[in-house]
Amino acid sequence: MTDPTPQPDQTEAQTHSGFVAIVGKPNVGKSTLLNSFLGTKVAPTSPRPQTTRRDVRGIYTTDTHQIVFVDTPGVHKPKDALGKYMNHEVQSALADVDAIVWVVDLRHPPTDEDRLVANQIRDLPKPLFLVGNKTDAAKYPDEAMKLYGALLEGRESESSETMLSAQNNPGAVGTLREQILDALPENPFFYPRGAASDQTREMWAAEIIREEAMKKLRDELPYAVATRVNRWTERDDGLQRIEGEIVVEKNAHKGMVIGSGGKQLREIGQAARKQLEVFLSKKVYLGLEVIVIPGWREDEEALRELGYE
Ligand SMILES: Nc1nc2c(ncn2[C@@H]2O[C@H](COP(=O)(O)OP(=O)(O)OP(=O)(O)O)[C@@H](O)[C@H]2O)c(=O)[nH]1
Repeated sequence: MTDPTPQPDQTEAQTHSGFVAIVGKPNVGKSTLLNSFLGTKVAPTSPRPQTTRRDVRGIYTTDTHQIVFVDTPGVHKPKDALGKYMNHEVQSALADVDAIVWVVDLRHPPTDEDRLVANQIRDLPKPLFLVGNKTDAAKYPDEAMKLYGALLEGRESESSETMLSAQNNPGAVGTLREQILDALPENPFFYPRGAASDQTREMWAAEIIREEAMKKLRDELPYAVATRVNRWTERDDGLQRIEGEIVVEKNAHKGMVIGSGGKQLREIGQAARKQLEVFLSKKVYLGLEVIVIPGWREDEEALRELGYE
């Protein structure tokens, strides 16, 4: 016969924990939503499409639940080695997760890219949260939401729909986060309670530098820019000395990034430094260099070297 008295370890609250992928075509607001879920800046956001090339994880922990967010790159048709890498990342992210958040942009009806995403996730037997984003800027959000919902027709597993603005709807984002917490399986926590992200600080800083570079460069360079941080030291007085590189494909691009008299590079550096200082709450010295790696997007070895392994 078993002893009916609960053992000390049986009285402890059971924890729920799991991996959640945030998927969707480029520029729909995945990074913005992730940041809003976490209430902190972990993933880079920028008005340029395809700024998220790396899996960025953000971790949200309550007393009993932990969500490990996997922020996947935009699903799109591969054009080159980097494109293939991105789609591969999406596939492997989906195979391992416990739930999926599919973000769509309600300002527009679905495109082929949205159909591509829907096809990849429709039959996956795990909870799916369809999030219609940018309600603040959408003219016909309800109609758009219906069209997106229809792309999941025939799906047999659980799914739910939410319409919100990732940018300025903390209440709705919080409610959605609760629903995701409820969908997590019983598991021990994957990360310590205090952990916010498993990016290294160098990767995080490099993404901030890239975000600022993309903002400044606008239409001049579509996405042939990578960044990395090679050195990070802390002086006794607390100053963070960070040395980074902006990697471009061609000599001609180098000049464009640097700008006349170095003006553009200075501006990129200043904007990135300000962001870093705000998030670190420390003084930052940021040294930036522009280097050329010809055709790095097509070069598997260069991609690995730049951290896209
Ligand atoms: N109006 C409006 N704009 C938003 C909202 N959420 C995100 N955006 C904007 O949409 C753009 C893209 O947002 P991101 O969060 O970088 O999008 P993403 O899906 O992560 O983009 P990729 O990294 O390219 O895949 C940015 O300019 C955001 O400011 C929203 O709720 N309303």
